Amino acid sequence: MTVSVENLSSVIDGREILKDIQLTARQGEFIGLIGPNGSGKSTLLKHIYRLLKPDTGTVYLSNQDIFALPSRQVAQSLAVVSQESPLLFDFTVEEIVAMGRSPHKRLLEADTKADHAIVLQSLEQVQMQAYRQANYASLSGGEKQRVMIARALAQNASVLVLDEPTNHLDIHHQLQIMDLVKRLGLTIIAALHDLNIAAAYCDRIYVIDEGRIVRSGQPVELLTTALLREIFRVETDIRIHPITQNLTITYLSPS
Ligand SMILES: Nc1ncnc2c1ncn2[C@@H]1O[C@H](COP(=O)(O)OP(=O)(O)OP(=O)(O)O)[C@@H](O)[C@H]1O
Repeated sequence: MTVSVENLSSVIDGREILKDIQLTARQGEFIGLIGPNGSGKSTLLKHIYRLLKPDTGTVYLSNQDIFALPSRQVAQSLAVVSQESPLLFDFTVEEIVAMGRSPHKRLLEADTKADHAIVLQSLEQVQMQAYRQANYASLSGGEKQRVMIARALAQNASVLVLDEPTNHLDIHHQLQIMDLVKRLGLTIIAALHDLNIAAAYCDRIYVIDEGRIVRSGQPVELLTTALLREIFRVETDIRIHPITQNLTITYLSPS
């Protein structure tokens, strides 16, 4: 499923937060969104998952205006792991992941065996099956994050929108979750702060600065010392790692 954003602008409290955004994520593409704090990454993702309505411009899901689609259809197609921590105090881990099944069910329809199997498999994929009876509120930040990823997986959507999916995660789980979502082959749009992770996993990256998309391209051509100096104000050494063959960024100093 393709996602595209055309001529999108967004004004919040009289301030233009996003200006004339153009972005396309083709079927199965892993798209990264990088940029400094406050540049507009989360706001753009909120437009893409229909939490915010654009002032001008349109978000298309398979060429259909996302606001013209029934919300249930959007939920069947697009899953989100966001920064907003949901207030889910009185639920077990399993109940929360089962919420991912609701777009595929009728109102008050009970969970089937198939739903249950999908929930368990989703928990196994994020290595949280041992916690399935635990209270969500009692989990650590990283465990909560993995449960939210499991909920998104259980939703079985073809588009995954991820807002900093690896913050809170230890290095093992950062790599494990990124490997997992990459392997699924879904259309993914992810805001990422870790540029080495972005370089390793993204097919294409969009750079956002002060609400505008200022560059886009494949990691190898896009991520240069000049770009990182201009956008992030850091000096870097960038080379292809001899073992991973990934572009690898070493930070030298703030510039
Ligand atoms: N609801 C809101 N009301 C007022 N200002 C907002 C609101 N939401 C976002 N903003 C402002 O819009 C700008 C972009 O915020 P956004 O959260 O999209 O940035 P970001 O790139 O995701 O930042 P970070 O890397 O820090 O997570 C910021 O200056 C922020 O203060």
